[in-house]
Amino acid sequence: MRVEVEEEEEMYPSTPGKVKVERSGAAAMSRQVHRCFASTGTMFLWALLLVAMTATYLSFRSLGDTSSSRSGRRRRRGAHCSLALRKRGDGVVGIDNFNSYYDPSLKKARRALLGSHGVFVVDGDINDGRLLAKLFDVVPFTHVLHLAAQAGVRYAMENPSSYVHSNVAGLVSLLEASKDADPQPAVVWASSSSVYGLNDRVPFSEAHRTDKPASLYAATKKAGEEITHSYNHIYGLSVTGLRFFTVYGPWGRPDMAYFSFTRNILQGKPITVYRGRDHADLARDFTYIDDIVRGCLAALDTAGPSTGTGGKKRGPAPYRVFNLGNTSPVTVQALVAILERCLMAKAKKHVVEMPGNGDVPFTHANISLAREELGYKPTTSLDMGLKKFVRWYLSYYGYNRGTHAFRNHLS
Ligand SMILES: O=C(O)[C@H]1O[C@H](OP(=O)(O)OP(=O)(O)OC[C@H]2O[C@@H](n3ccc(=O)[nH]c3=O)[C@H](O)[C@@H]2O)[C@H](O)[C@@H](O)[C@H]1O
Repeated sequence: MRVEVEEEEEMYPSTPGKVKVERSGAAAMSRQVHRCFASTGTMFLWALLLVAMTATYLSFRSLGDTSSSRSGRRRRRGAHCSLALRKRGDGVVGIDNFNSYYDPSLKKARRALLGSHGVFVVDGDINDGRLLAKLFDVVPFTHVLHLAAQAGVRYAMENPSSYVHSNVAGLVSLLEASKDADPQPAVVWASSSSVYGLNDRVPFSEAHRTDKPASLYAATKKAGEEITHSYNHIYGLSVTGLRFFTVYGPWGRPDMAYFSFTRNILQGKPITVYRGRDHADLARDFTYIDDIVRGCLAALDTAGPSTGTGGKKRGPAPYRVFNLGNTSPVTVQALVAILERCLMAKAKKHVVEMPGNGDVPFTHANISLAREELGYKPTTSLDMGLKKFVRWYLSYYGYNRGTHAFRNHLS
């Protein structure tokens, strides 16, 4: 049986014991988990989205059930990881703290969607070791997909301790629970393109140096790579770190540029567009959620087993790091132009020099390693991905005005 749990971390401080899984609660959860499982329950999707908002999912899957669940129907594009896992028969338990880094109602709406697909999401914190231990007692998770984090590059200057709390302390808490578990799960977790920091060799390759982070966010992700390595080395935990490149799409994070620009353009409010000190446009290797979902599933599927039991290493276990990007950087100005086309509205652009707040001028992924070892192959252009995002946005936020025109325009 393989289990994934997703959790969203809470804002500082942690809340140990906040979620009590008493014996009866544990039994209920066990029943629920097995119900999910019996109905080929799984989730995930939000994994990516929750990366941003600090979420983690552990998923479980019965090894004996894979054939029936793997008939592999990809029903609709834009399906999230959770649905992809569910469709193929994986079972998943999520854990999310629904913090207020951004609108919790969006997080709750995601949970409702997951619930309707048989995915149980625990309201708890990955810093709560007792809760994690109880979860591992109840379900022999085979995999942990850890996407919980305090995300956002620039917010780190406002609330630095939240990054240490979630991305360092929370990660250690989860690794402690994982290494103590029997069986030990394989861990796949969200690192970040930001670890490349001031590296100016392009495209960014896993072989490049990552010792010059430009933000505290990046530094905590880099720390995570070192921390997971030590758990791999000492306890035999199988670890895969995924360096995501500016992930976007439906149900995404309102704090990100593509999302907040969309909101402001629709509301007729100005947007601030950063540019480089030499007046060069900033660029990102924007990567669509569905491509990332495929990368995550491939990472789970190819993760070798952990070798330890009960905190004791029995032999070497795999330690892997992959870039998951799109390999086509696009300037922020071009992103705005695409949104203007999709929304049929002009942005009120306020162009300013990039403040010294942790931002980097560009990102560009070399994905050869992921292509070779995960079969990862992104297929979504920014044009196409933003069209899908805008379609979702208009529908989710109930934009009725001009719906017909939008629908024709975006089809
Ligand atoms: O790959 C990652 O690892 C990270 O990706 C994402 O960071 P970024 O690439 O910085 O995305 P995002 O904020 O959308 O800014 C995009 C562009 O718009 C520019 N930008 C931004 C805001 C603004 O008001 N104006 C502006 O020009 C800005 O200068 C930038 O050039 C995740 O947020 C982060 O959590 C992490 O996952």
